[in-house]
This record gives sequence, C-alpha cells and structure tokens, in this order.
Amino acid sequence: MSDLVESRADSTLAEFTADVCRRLASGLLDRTGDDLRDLVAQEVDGLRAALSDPSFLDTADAPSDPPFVSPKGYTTINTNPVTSRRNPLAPLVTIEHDGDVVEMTTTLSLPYQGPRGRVHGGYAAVLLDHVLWHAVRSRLDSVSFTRSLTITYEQALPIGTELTMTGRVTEIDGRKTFAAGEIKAGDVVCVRGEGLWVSPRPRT
Ligand SMILES: CCCCCCCC(=O)SCCNC(=O)CCNC(=O)[C@H](O)C(C)(C)COP(=O)(O)OP(=O)(O)OC[C@H]1O[C@@H](n2cnc3c(N)ncnc32)[C@H](O)[C@@H]1OP(=O)(O)O
Repeated sequence: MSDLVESRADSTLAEFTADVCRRLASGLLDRTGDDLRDLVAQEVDGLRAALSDPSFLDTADAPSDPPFVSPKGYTTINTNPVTSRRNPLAPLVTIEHDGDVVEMTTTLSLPYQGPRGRVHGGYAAVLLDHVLWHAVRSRLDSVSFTRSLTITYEQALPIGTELTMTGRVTEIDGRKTFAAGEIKAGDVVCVRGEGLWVSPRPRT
C-alpha cells in the first residue's frame, strides 16, 4: 500500500459509504417490503449525490480514519473491526483514557444480535479484547498480543442500549501483562473479562 494517498474529499466519501453500509446492514434485519425498498432507495440516492456532487458532503465531519503513515514509514488504512470509521463491521465507539483505566462506549444494533434482544457473546468478547488491549498498550512501549482471554457472561447484554466497557492492567511480569475489565449496561455488570497479553520475544 506504499502508494496509497487520498484527498480529504475521498476520505470523507469512504467514511460516508461505510456509514451507508452500517445503516443498510441494520435495515436489512428489521425492515421488509416497501419499508426496506424505501431505505435502499434513500441510501442509493445519497451515494449518487455524494459521487456526483462532492459539495454534498461538505458539511460532514472531518474524516477520522484517512490513510496514514505508520511508524515504519508505509501508508496504510485503519482496518480495525471495532474502531475504524471506515470499516462497516465496526460499530461507532468512543475511547477515553483516565490514568490507568480505559473506557469505551457504544450502542450495538441488530447485526450484533445473538439471542433475541441480546448481544452475541462472541462480539462481547471482541469488545472486551479491544478495551483490555488498549489498557495494556497504554502501559507498554512494545506491541503485545492477546494470549488468553476468559469471558464470564453474568447477565444478558442488551442490543440498542449504551454499553460501557472498562479495562485496567492488573499485573506486569516481564513480557506478560495481565488485564481485567467488564461491560456494563447502565449500572449493571453484564460481562466480565480477564486475560494475558504477551509481547514477542526480543530478537537475539
Ligand atoms: C490495532 C490492534 C488492535 C488490537 C486488538 C486486540 C488484540 C488482539 O486481538 S491480538 C490478536 C490475537 N492474538 C494473537 O494472534 C496471538 C497469537 N499468539 C502468538 O503470537 C504467541 O503465542 C505470542 C507472541 C503471544 C506469545 O508467544 P511466545 O513468546 O512463544 O509465548 P510463550 O513463551 O508460550 O508464553 C509467554 C509466557 O506466557 C505464559 N503463558 C502462556 N499462556 C499462559 C496462560 N494462559 N496463563 C498464564 N501464563 C501463560 C508462558 O508460561 C510464558 O511465561 P514465561 O515467559 O514466564 O515462561
């Protein structure tokens, strides 16, 4: 991807298109017949307008995930399936660091549903993996990878309700960093997670 460059207008168009994909993914799961046709037509009209007249997107927010130059000097795109505005699989999340604690919020729609009205357990694990990884990353200079992650499902995690994910480091032992956290809906802890992140062995 070394020659990947993009104008601000094209980055904005890419993120607008990802938002269209998100709305269509939800609409496909809760609309039928004319309702679904109306949504598809409206989104297609929006995409046509954005393509033919760039000023259509002039008032949009500045792109949050344009291509960027990595620390190693190559140009790349944030593909992250939790945070990238440009990846339609990613819900929109906020992430805040408060000292050692990382907090992430999001509201999940039907594409993330498992049992009726509840978030798919695997996606709850994705959210915890991500917030715990951020907590670990904030304490280390090097990269580290999830080595183990244990999830405990205490309560149903609701679809369509704001969720708060919290993560903190509990222990650092050489290359090993342990972290723990939870997902809350309101004041209720629905899911807990704890795991181990390991930095690769230094090259000899
Ligand atoms: C932008 C980025 C977004 C990030 C998203 C969130 C993070 C991710 O999703 S990461 C992707 C998923 N994870 C991966 O792909 C990792 C795959 N695994 C690996 O690459 C390797 O196993 C790796 C590099 C983590 C560790 O390899 P290696 O150095 O050989 O590990 P290994 O020596 O077996 O274990 C390291 C230490 O952990 C200990 N350990 C291993 N498993 C456990 C466990 N379950 N509990 C306690 N200790 C353990 C070992 O005993 C060892 O301890 P010590 O150093 O004291 O002897």
